[in-house]
Amino acid sequence: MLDLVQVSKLFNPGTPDEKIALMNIRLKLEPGDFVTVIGSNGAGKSTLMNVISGVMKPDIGEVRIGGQAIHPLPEHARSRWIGRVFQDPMAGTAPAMSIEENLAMAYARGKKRGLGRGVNASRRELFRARLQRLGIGLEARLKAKVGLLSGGERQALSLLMATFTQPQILLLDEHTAALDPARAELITTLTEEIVREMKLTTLMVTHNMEQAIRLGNRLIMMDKGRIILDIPESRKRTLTVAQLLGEFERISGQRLSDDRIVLG
Ligand SMILES: Nc1ncnc2c1ncn2[C@@H]1O[C@H](COP(=O)(O)OP(=O)(O)OP(=O)(O)O)[C@@H](O)[C@H]1O
Repeated sequence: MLDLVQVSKLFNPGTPDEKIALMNIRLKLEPGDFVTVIGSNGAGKSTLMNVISGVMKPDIGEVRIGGQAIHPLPEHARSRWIGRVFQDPMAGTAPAMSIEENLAMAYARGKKRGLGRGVNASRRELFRARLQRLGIGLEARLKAKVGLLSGGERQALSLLMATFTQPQILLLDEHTAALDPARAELITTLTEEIVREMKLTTLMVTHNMEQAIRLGNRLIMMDKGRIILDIPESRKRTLTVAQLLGEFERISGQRLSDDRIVLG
């Protein structure tokens, strides 16, 4: 489904400031894979998400979705295949617009211009039904400005918008990190439900080690632009946080330095 073939990305190449963000990344996700991504600070996790979504292009290598090379395409052209939720609840939604207007944008994504951008009665019913499944009462607030919602409510709406048209790939970029524990748990539960129901192929960056082990069917660990460990579901089921951190030390020769780490 998603295929990264020898993807590399350097910042400031040839200068004293040269940073290896991604080095020779090979990563293949099968349809329905839910992969959690952890790593030290500056390991390349955000850059990985950025080269997949098209925020930046790899220096070398290919990004393919369903066999089609998408790395030459700009971000907006990839958005029909890729949904993304960011850490910042402000990032995924338009605050000055209402909930239903935001959903109309998500609905129109990937459709031809002029098709489907408005809100009519049948679409409003669809939006209401989808919001109801979040279970936090947003279906009663269709006309509320999104800027007035709490961080957790906005993140739930961002998740719904990112998945509204069943993307081929869902990218979750520390999307619970800015929330308090109760709201983070709510968004995590909604994520699990949506990913399972829609069978979405998902990559999720997290600093929460317990969550990285518990969620999904595969875990990858990054360090200095490389994937240093790729743990399948069978091993993940019995893995502990202490073992995971031990593995990092064994392979990289140092302790995991992640200033936002949550052990669980
Ligand atoms: N726009 C940029 N310009 C220069 N260097 C960058 C840029 N973006 C990232 N880097 C560098 O590339 C490397 C990878 O950064 P990236 O943000 O992908 O790591 P990360 O794993 O997401 O880190 P963190 O967990 O700290 O957010 C780092 O050395 C970083 O300093």
